[in-house]
Amino acid sequence: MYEKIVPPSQGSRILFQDGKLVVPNDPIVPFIRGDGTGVDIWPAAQRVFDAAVEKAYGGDRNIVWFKVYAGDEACDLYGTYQYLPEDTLNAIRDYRVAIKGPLTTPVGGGIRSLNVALRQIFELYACVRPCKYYNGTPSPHKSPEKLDVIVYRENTEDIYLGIEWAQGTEIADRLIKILNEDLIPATLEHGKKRIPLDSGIGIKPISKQGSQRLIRRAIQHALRLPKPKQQVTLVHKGNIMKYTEGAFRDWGYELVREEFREECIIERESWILSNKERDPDISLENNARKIEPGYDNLTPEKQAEVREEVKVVLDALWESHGNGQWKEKVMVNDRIADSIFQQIQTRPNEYSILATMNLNGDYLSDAAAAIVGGLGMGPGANIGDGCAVFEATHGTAPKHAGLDRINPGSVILSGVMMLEYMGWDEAADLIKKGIAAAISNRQVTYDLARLMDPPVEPPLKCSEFAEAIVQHF
Ligand SMILES: NC(=O)C1=CN([C@@H]2O[C@H](COP(=O)(O)OP(=O)(O)OC[C@H]3O[C@@H](n4cnc5c(N)ncnc54)[C@H](OP(=O)(O)O)[C@@H]3O)[C@@H](O)[C@H]2O)C=CC1
Ligand SMILES: O=C(O)CCC(=O)C(=O)O
Ligand SMILES: [Mg+2]
Repeated sequence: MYEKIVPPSQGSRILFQDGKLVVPNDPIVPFIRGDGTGVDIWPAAQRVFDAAVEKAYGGDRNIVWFKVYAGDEACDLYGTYQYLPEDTLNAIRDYRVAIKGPLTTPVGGGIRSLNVALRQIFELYACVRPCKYYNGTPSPHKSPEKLDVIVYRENTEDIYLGIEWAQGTEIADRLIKILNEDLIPATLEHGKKRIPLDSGIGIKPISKQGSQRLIRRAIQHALRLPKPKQQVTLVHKGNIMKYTEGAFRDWGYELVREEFREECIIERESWILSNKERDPDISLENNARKIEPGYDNLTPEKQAEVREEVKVVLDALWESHGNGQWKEKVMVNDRIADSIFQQIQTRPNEYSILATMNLNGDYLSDAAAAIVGGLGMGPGANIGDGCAVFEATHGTAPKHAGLDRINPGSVILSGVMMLEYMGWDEAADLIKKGIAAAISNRQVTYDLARLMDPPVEPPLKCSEFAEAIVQHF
């Protein structure tokens, strides 16, 4: 079954039955050490996980680690270009819950991302990246504690599908010719636009099914949050990319109307309802005027459309959501992608779950992590139906590799997410407590040390930070 690795002789498999994870007391969990700083981070993180589980359950539970290979380490064991061996894929398939360090992806050529490949192979369609502040963490931001968001990033499509052709290749040239001479002129709205002949070409597919399964999970998560955080913001650049990013937004709202009607309210609907709550006799026209900026300058047809929208919302929702009932529902709104980068800094406490497409979520999760302390504090999970791979938001940080100095916090917090996913909350809570205490005590690695006032000198090593966390359990 496995070519070069041997599963542990002890331990049991995590199962997935009736849509639920069944976790034994001794689950076998495959791990990938990772390239670059993976050599530093992984042993530090494993030390923390094992100590937390031991302390929380006094030996009644333990994780049985199963080392599997990807990236440079895999090539060393399996041979040249064997970056993601079948053994590794089989182990993740067999054991369902895995954790990994970062893996290198070359820029401009060479192999496609192994990280992305894992997400696509196992349909880990939701990349979940919480950005939450730990007391005492230094931050370039004035009020980092106000940010408490979870980026829910679509993880399998968008430009990450990797359908690209390099400039000057035969297929790129053929495609450009077909587009310029046939498809673009045949589409009236494109007018005289033409693709420059010396272009590389990339394809950005955004599917309805891919968008909705991600947004569905985001809404389900919001329903589990306390009331003030019950909000999902659909992030998109739909003003420019109407049929991909704009469609993501529209499919999100469609999903709300079709599957979560009782539980959710769309922001624009809440305006219509509250207009009537403030003025029970408000006409459709005046309600429409209040929700649509520039209503009076619209064509009569457009004005009629807005009035119709108001009528449809009031007819459908007044009874179930009116008179303030909508305030108890999950609020679903949308924001244009560039503005959300500003909003999480200027109005951080107004946001909760940010549902994004793949590229926007990639950018946004690094930016949000920066507010709460940087990439050393950015955990993540790639979640599908019955399978999950946990990994930090950051990459291999090669210049720090092997120096025992990088912050293992993100992988440790990814492990916290893994323990919570397994239902081992007691161990997860211990780790969170240990991290918070170590940071408040100024026991931190270089990245946080340099931001502290006064700076911590000398900072802790990667392994020492792990030890400090354990001492604070
Ligand atoms: N999921 C994955 O495996 C990912 C892999 N990658 C890959 O990683 C490689 C390197 O990418 P790169 O663009 O340099 O991005 P990285 O995220 O690896 O590192 C960029 C910078 O972020 C800071 N940083 C990263 N990790 C930590 C940490 N644990 N603690 C503290 N600071 C940290 C460091 O800043 P400073 O030096 O200023 O302290 C580092 O130099 C590329 O091949 C890329 O494709 C990238 C992202 C995700
Ligand atoms: O796979 C990679 O190399 C980069 C991926 C990445 O940046 C991310 O998932 O956040
Ligand atoms: Mg990234």
